[in-house]
Amino acid sequence: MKPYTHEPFTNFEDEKNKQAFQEALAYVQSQLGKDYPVVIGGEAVTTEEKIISINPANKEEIIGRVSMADQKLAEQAMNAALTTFETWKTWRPEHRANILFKAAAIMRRRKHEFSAYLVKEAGKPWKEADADTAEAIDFIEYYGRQMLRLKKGSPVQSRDGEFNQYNYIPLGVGIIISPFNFPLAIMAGTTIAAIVSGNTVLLKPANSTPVVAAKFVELMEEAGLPKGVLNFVPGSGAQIGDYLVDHPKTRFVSFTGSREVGCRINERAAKVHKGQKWIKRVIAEMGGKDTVVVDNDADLDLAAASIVYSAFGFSGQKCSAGSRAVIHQDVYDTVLEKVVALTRTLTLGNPEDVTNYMGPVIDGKSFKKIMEYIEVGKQEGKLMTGGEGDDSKGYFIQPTIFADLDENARLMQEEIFGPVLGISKARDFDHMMTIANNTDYGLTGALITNNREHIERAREEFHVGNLYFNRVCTGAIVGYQPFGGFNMSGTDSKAGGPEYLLLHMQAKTTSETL
Ligand SMILES: NC(=O)c1ccc[n+]([C@@H]2O[C@H](COP(=O)([O-])OP(=O)(O)OC[C@H]3O[C@@H](n4cnc5c(N)ncnc54)[C@H](O)[C@@H]3O)[C@@H](O)[C@H]2O)c1
Ligand SMILES: N[C@@H](CCC=O)C(=O)O
Repeated sequence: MKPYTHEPFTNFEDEKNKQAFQEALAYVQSQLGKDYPVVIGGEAVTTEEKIISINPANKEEIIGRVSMADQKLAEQAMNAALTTFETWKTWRPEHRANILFKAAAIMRRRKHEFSAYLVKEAGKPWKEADADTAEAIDFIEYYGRQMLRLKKGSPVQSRDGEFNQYNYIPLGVGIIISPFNFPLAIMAGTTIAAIVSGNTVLLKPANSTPVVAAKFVELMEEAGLPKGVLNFVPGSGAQIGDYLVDHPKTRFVSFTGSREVGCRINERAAKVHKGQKWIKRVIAEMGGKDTVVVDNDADLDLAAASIVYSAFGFSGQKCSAGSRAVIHQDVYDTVLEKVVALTRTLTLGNPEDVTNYMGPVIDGKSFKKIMEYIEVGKQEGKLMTGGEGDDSKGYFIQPTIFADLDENARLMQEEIFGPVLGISKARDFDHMMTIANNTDYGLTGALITNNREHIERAREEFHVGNLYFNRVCTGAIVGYQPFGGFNMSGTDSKAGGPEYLLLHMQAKTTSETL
């Protein structure tokens, strides 16, 4: 077994890679509009009611029609998962991991195809789509190796005449609920982690990106995953989401998404229902309001680039997005000027064209919400660039910057999840740290500085799950920068980290008198 290293990103400057990606886009184009079933116990179930998945860059293009599970099907899927758990949990961990290694190999071979689905269904520019697929491969490879490590349990002491052991066993049936913005990496990562730990799952993908999830479910079957381990239940969050979270046989919920839905799930899962024999576990990774902080001695070009790419990558639709910048008063005007100039060079358009840096936002609801925030911004600060949206063909919003915001302005406090950046001025380093920590969230942050003392102070004082120095605050790599946030950003599960699988298992102590 080769040691884990992360999947390299594709260099699209290379004509060969560019052509291969264009061929993948053409292939996916030829696959559009197909029907995808609910999958229960390995059986495909087609329903009348469908999620119609559309291309957010071209509302007229249908990516696919995905059958929706109702509560009756959700119940059947639960039963299939419960039955299969009895056998799956007895599989040797290395045999479960072998299925993952096979799955990673298949996904690597079909890398551009999966990325092309992400371009079409999520509106991801090529590089963002490629990074999403690379991260999915990383999760699969990394968690497979982590299971090989954890199968031995952890060492404990034994006294004379005693033999003690400490091992990990799976939990049961898990409900995996995933967001639209990393529709492959997070969907696959959260599913695979649960499965390789010996659990069976019901996967409910985001409603705007169910086709790429359906393709992943097909891939897992091809990799040899036994029927009933991964049950695919696309559907309404309110209908089957609540039903499954409340279900007495649900052992754990692994949710990634908004604060609002995450808190709702956490609250509902806490209630013990008739026939329930355990306290449900909840993994909830939620929103962010992440800050790039610029010190007065920083490299100002690096500062501007870090702010711009943290804010506008994938149109700001990352929980890690640097949607606010806090700049020392000594360099505020210079950095602001550089940030605005750089932002004006960003290209916006259909992400199928590799030259576009930014594509659309995900749907009409998001478009409306973001445009409303832009109106709020006009009241709260100074519009420096952008501010326009166009939803005539797809959901396009210009990269938008508001400066001179009060640190408590809504634009500096609330997650917008779009290409809108708020900027505030700080008096000194103390003030910078105060602003950086003044939201309900605590997911990512970056400090751009050349001051060693400030780096060490930020390490202690900047209260976020993922803190970066002299770089963007997005783009955590599996196995290198385990990911998860503090406060209302979630349960700090640290996806892609050495302890992540343990959240899906329970430890058992055995002690034998010799
Ligand atoms: N912290 C992280 O690691 C992380 C990663 C990615 C995205 N996010 C966050 O996700 C959000 C964007 O994603 P989104 O718009 O898909 O989030 P969302 O909360 O709207 O939806 C997430 C999932 O929850 C489902 N859902 C909705 N209502 C439900 C209910 N009542 N019961 C059960 N499930 C329900 C949705 O159908 C979807 O599958 C942002 O807030 C972003 O910051 C966080
Ligand atoms: N893990 C990703 C963010 C996931 C949330 O959207 C990053 O580090 O940028």
